[in-house]
Amino acid sequence: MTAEIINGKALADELRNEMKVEVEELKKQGIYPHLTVVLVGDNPASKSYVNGKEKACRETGISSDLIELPTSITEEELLALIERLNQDSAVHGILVQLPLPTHIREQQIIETIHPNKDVDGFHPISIGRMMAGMNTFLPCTPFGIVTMLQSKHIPMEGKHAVIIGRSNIVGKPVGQLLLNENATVTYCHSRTKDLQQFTKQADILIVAVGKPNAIHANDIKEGATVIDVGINRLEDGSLTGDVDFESAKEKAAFITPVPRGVGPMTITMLLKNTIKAAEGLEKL
Ligand SMILES: Nc1nc2c(c(=O)[nH]1)N[C@@H](CN(C=O)c1ccc(C(=O)N[C@@H](CCC(=O)O)C(=O)O)cc1)CN2
Repeated sequence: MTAEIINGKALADELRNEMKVEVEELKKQGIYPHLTVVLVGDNPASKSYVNGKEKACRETGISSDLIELPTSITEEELLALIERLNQDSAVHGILVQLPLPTHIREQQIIETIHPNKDVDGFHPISIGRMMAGMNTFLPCTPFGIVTMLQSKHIPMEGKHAVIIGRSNIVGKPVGQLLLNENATVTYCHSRTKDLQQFTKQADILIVAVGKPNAIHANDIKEGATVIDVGINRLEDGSLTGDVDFESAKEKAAFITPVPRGVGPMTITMLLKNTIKAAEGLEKL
């Protein structure tokens, strides 16, 4: 079997074109969606992601501004900035690019963003609403993954989804979203014993470990759907995922590539959340 490749870039382009129309409609009603992105420090990967977010906003008709701050900024100063953005009615969405320098507590920052402007879906209120299956801002990468599965009509109900990785921004929430879709969910992580016994049972395997070639064809079940969330930069500058794509694609039914897989969907779902934020709380 050779897998069908789920092209995240193509799906992202399609969804962004649809969103362009939604934004035009909002503007006719006098609503101008606006995202403020906050970048602390000079991490090159973060800079590149933030540039990607600004470009995507521009192309969709969403206005955005980028507040760049030096690594030396204090937590107190960053909190004060967020409080100010919370009060600014022209700002619909606030996004603080992660990771932050170690002297700033990420959780403090996340919890200070008003839940109505939490377009990253990281605030505990957004997470609680997601867990309860309520309408809320969903974290962008997990939201993008479920949207990719839906776009290919891949059934989730009753399927065994195995998640490798338990980060707050990908592993934990993607498991919750799959549970909300009635999948049976197993979480695996660095302390899991005999990982392969779990991965081989997966109808849907989500790999978010941050290690190139962590999963090979012999770790997956014939006909599985394999979603690779890894973004690993190799010495030659190229990007690779966590899955050995060449071998895995011969065994899976569906597989996502890296690049042009989950990554572009992350930014697309941010646009969706920003539009939702601009539409207002009454829709939540
Ligand atoms: N506040 C947040 N910080 C971070 C998030 C997040 O959702 N919110 N996620 C990641 C990084 N990220 C977005 O911020 C992100 C990662 C990757 C991509 C992407 O499009 N990747 C491309 C390749 C890009 C390249 O060539 O480098 C792909 O996979 O095709 C977009 C966004 C951590 N921080």
